[in-house]
Amino acid sequence: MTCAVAALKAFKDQLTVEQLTTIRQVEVDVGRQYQASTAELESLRSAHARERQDWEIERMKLDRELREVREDLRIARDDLGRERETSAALRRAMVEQSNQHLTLETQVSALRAQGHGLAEEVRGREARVGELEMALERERAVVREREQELREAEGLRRKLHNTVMELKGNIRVFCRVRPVQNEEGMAMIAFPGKESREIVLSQSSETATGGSREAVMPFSFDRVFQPQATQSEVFEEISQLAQSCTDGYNVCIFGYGQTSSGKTYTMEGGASDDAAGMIPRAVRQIFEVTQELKGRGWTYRMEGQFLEIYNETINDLLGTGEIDKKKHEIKHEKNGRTTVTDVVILPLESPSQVRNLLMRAQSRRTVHATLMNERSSRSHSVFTLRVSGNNPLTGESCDGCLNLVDLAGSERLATSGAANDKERLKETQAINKSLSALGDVIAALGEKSAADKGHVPYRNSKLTYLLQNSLSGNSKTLMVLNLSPLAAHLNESLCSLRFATKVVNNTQIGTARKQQARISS
Ligand SMILES: Nc1ncnc2c1ncn2[C@@H]1O[C@H](COP(=O)(O)OP(=O)(O)OP(=O)(O)O)[C@@H](O)[C@H]1O
Repeated sequence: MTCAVAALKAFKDQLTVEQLTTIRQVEVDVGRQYQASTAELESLRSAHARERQDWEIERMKLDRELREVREDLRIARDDLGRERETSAALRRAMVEQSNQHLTLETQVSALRAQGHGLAEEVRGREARVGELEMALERERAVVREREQELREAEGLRRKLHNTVMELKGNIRVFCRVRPVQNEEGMAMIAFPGKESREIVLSQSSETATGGSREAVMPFSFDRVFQPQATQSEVFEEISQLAQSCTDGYNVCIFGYGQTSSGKTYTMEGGASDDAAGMIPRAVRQIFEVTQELKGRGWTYRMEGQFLEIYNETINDLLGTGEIDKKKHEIKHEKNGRTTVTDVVILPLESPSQVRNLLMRAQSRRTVHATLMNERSSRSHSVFTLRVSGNNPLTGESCDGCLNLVDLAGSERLATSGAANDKERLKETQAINKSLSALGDVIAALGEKSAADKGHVPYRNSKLTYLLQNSLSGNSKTLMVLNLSPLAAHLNESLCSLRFATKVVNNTQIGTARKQQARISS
């Protein structure tokens, strides 16, 4: 600026007044212009400052906005990131879902195919079931036919069995010789013949002239069992009688013989299965048969009683009352049943119950045996198993009774040593009386033909009166004659053999009549 002013002063010195005036004028104008420009510049400057301030404000605002935008952008980015993640996850899920969908669709189609297959199979099976039902119905008809045939066959079997029994004789006598047990002096006993029906006793005696004479006494029975015969061999012969009982017949099995001849062993037996006697075996068989017949429409009810007859007094071996004190009466009902008042009758559902019953009776007898000297061998015991059955399918019913009687020892008065003992004398007389009454009844029954129903002395003893219905026309009787193998007992054995021969000789207890009734439907 200072240079310009100097230049201008130099230029002024050279110029005319006019020029100077003009110049001054110009200078004023320039000054004015300068001032104007300066003013303008100032105004421009202040405008510029204002603009700059505005701009600064604007910039700061923009900066703030920019920051906000950036923050928004960051948030948006974050959101976007998350959204992206979500979207990726969703996409993955979608992929997974669609994969699953595809799998499910495949499975659905497979299941549908399987379903079709199964429906087809069900139709096939339904058809098969239909065929099987028809076949089953045909089989059922066959079974019904067979069952009917079986029932008819069962009826026929009963008839045939009874015919066989009648042919064998409704009274039979078996003879059984017990083995020796650490005893001395064997009797001479022989068992000739192959049929096991003969027994021969031999006895040597001195003649008046001092020589020796041998008496040979042969006897024959329905069956003779040698000492080695087992319980099961004896029962084999008896089992048919147990069968008759389930067919509705009354059966009596007597064990006869002197004391220690083996009656109790034969009837009750020992503890082991092999040693089991006729009572447990018969009972077991009856249970088995009734069980078997269930399949052919039969139902059975069984009950047992166990009595003792001592000195013509009845005692209940299953009861609890004082022995020999309680009075029991025998009653014969019109339907052929015999009942005894005030005695315990136990319903029997299994052979084991019968075993317990026998043990109960045994223990009651044993208690009294200690008081009364071998009481069991001095009294009769009568085990009665009543079997009542009915068959609603055939309308049949039956009522049979199995009496298993262990008789008192049959020894004679002199042998028993009773002559000097009042009590023993009374016992022995009672035993002899009842045993001979039994022999008389059987003999009387044998003599009576169907047309001549004369008097049978049942009332002569408690035993025969009690067994009246099981000894009369509709019964089957077996006497097992037990013999001791000892020489010392030979005379007693001979007495027993003679008694049994008397019973057996031509005795026939009528024709067994089954106690049967038709159930009216
Ligand atoms: N067949 C046999 N096998 C083996 N032992 C037997 C046989 N028979 C009898 N006994 C035995 O002989 C003995 C006498 O038998 P048991 O007691 O049965 O005779 P019992 O005639 O009943 O006598 P009691 O009249 O005195 O009661 C017993 O020890 C018994 O076990």
